[in-house]
Amino acid sequence: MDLKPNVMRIFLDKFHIPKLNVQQRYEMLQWFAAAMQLKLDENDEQIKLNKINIDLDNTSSLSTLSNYSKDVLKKIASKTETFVYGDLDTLVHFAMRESYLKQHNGYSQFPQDPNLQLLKEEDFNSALESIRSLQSQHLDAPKIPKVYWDDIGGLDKLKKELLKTIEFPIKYPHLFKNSTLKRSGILLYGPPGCGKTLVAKAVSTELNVSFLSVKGPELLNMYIGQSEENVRKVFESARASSPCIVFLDELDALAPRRGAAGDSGGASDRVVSQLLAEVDGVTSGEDADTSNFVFIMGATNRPDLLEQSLLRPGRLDKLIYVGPYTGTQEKTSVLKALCRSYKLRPEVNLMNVAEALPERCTGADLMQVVSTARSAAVRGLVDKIKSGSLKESDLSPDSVVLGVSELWQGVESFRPSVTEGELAYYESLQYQM
Ligand SMILES: Nc1ncnc2c1ncn2[C@@H]1O[C@H](COP(=O)(O)OP(=O)(O)OP(=O)(O)O)[C@@H](O)[C@H]1O
Repeated sequence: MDLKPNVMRIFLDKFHIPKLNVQQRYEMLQWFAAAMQLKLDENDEQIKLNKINIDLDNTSSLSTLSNYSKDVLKKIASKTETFVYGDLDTLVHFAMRESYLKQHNGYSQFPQDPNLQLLKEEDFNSALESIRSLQSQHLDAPKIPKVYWDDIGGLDKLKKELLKTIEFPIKYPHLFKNSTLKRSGILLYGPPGCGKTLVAKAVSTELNVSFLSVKGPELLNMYIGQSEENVRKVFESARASSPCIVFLDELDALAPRRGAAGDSGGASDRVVSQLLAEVDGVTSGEDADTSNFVFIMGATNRPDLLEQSLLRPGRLDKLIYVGPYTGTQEKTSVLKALCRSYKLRPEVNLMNVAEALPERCTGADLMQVVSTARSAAVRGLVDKIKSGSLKESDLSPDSVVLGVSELWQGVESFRPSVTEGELAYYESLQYQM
C-alpha cells in the first residue's frame, strides 16, 4: 500500500481540499491511526508534520497497522462519504478519546501511551456521532438527521433510486462539471403521510450530508420582497453547510403555476422566479465540488399545481411517486420498522395485524396503529400500579411491551387519513405526471 502520494497531494494541495474516494479515506484513516502513536506528545503542528513525513519516508510508522482491524476502518471509510483530510484526522482523535473515556470512566486526559488495538468500531461510531453533532451546532445550521434505513419499511426501489441519483454527484462531482450534464433535483409526490420526508432524511443520514428542510408556506411573507429574500437565504444557508440536501416540502405553496396565483402585484411570480434562479444556480454544476454540493428535493401532494418550468430537465426533473403501502407484505415491513423501538410479546405476528387492516394504508396510518397499541400498553401498566400488582420503582422503558390485545386495539381504532377516493385521484395523477 503506497500512502505517500495521497498524503503528499493533500499537504501540497492544502487550500483546495480534495474530495477523497472510499479507498483514499480508508488509507488516510489507517495512516492517521498509525501516526497517532508518533505525534501524541507533540503540540506543534510543524513538528507533527515533519515527524510524520520522516516516518513515512522509512514507512516504519505503518508497521503498527498490522495489529489494526482493517475491516473496521474499511467500514468507517464507507460511512464518511463527505469527509476530507481534516475530518478524518479529527475522527481518529475523537475515537481515541471515546475509547479512553470508556476505559477510565470519563477521566478526560489522553493517555501517554495509547493502545491503539483497543479502539473498537463502536468508538469510531460514537466519534462519528460527536462530529456530526458538532458540525450542526451553528445557529440555524442544517443538521444531519438520525433516520436510518432500518427505520423505514418497504420503499426499497425508492431508496435505491434516490441513493443512485444523489450519491453519484457527491462521489464523482467532476463528472457533473460539464454544463451540459447538470445534476438535477428530485420531486417526490403522492398522498400525505407516505414517507416522503422520512426517506429524504434517511438519504441524508446515509450519505452523511446536512439536511435543510423548509415548508413552502413558511417562506411566504406579506412584505414586498421578503419571500424572495427568504428563498435566497435558504439556499445561502444550504451552501454554507454544504454538502447539503435542501428539502422543500409543500412546494406547490411556494411555486404555484405562474400567473395562476391571482395576486395582482405578481408577488408569487417573483418568488417562483427567485426559486428557479436558485435551482439553476445549484444544479449548474459550475462549482462541482463536494464542499459546494447542494441537492434539491421537493415534495408535494399536488404536482399538477406546480409551476411546470420547475420540472424542466436540469431542475426537478426526476418525479417519483411515493404512494400508500399495499398488500400484506408491504404493510408488514412498515409495521416492523415502526415497532423496532418497542418490545413485542413472542406471540405477536405483525403479518396478522397487516392483514386485518385495509388493503392500502399510508405510513402515518400505520404509525397511528402502533401508537394506539403503545398507549394501551402504557395504560395497562398504570392500571397495574394502581392495583398494587406492580411497583412504580420497577418501571423502565422496557416495561412497555406490545401484545396481541394492544395491537388489536390499534387495528380497531384505525381511521384512514386518506380516503379511497383521494387515493384513486393520486393514482390518476401518477399516470398523468
Ligand atoms: N415506510 C415507512 N416506514 C416507517 N414509517 C413510515 C413510513 N412511511 C411513513 N411512515 C410514518 O409516517 C409518518 C409520516 O411520514 P412522512 O412525514 O415522511 O410523510 P410525507 O409523505 O412526507 O407526508 P406529507 O406529505 O404530509 O409531508 C412518519 O413520521 C413515519 O412515522
